[in-house]
Amino acid sequence: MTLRVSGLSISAGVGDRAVPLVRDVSFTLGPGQAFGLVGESGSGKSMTALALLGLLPRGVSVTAGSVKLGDTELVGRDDRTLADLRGRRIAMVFQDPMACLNPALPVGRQISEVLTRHLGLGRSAARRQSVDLLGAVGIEDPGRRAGEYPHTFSGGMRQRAMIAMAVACEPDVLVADEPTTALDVTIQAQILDLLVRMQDELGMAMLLVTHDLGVVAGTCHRLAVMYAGTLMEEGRVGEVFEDPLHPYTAALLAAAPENAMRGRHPLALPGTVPSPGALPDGCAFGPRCPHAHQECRTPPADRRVTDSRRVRCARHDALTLEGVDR
Ligand SMILES: Nc1ncnc2c1ncn2[C@@H]1O[C@H](COP(=O)(O)OP(=O)(O)OP(=O)(O)O)[C@@H](O)[C@H]1O
Repeated sequence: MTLRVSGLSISAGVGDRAVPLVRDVSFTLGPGQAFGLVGESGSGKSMTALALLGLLPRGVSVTAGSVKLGDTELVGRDDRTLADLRGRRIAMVFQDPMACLNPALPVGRQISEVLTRHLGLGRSAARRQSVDLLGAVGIEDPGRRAGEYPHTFSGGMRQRAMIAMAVACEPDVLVADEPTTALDVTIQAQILDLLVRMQDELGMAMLLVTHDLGVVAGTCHRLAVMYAGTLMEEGRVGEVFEDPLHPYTAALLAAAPENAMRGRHPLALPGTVPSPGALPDGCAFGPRCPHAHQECRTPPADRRVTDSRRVRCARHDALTLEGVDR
């Protein structure tokens, strides 16, 4: 099942006071594909991810565009329809597992409830399947652990339990928002391996939201780079890493910790990410861009460069930017 996001815009507040958080975001996510959404904190990644599930915070809403899962439009659907689709056709893994796990219920019960609600399984079948799922995500002694409460699980195990709950109904799309940011490095790698294995085994599409390009390099087929609420560049992971087309992508690659370790100097970017209510005229990256020119004072169009690549930079043809080996 393909997920198509077209021209998605999201604002906080309404009317004259509305502040745009996400502007004209489009991408397509095919079955079995892992897509990384990368950018600095505050760039609008989480808002984009939450909008896909109809989970935007109060006061924040989709103002334009469409999110289609197969033939089903998700934007503008009522809460009940969205609640039915969530978990069954599109599911989410958060940075903090306690955002989904109920501290007052045994972990296995919580997974059983998802199976009963969406798949109509009876109690004992749901219980058996929840134990199988906990085993499949690498929880040892799953029969016993299913009866235990979330606080008895370590951080990594909670993340595994949340993944078990998210994939319980074999959704078409899994959205993972910074799923490993709060974990130790070794556990991070294990959880990423698990996500990739689950995605592959179940043939799900996965949207992986992260500020960490290293995470994308090891897990994703394609990526989009987000800055100040818009997508600046999109393409296959290998081609974007080796030959970035947008100066912001090149700056992120140069600043990645792996490069610092290899002795490369992170590109010093003057200034900070503009806040959504105070975007500069023209290209949002213009004030920080070492290559900015006269033409960058008008907003750049989203240009398709090849079948697999897009970029939002008026000067991309004139620039030769340095990439990194993946
Ligand atoms: N409930 C809210 N109401 C209004 N604005 C919000 C709300 N939540 C977040 N924002 C703003 O929306 C913008 C985008 O935030 P978002 O969380 O999507 O960014 P992000 O790229 O996911 O960053 P992070 O990794 O820090 O979560 C930020 O400027 C943020 O301050």
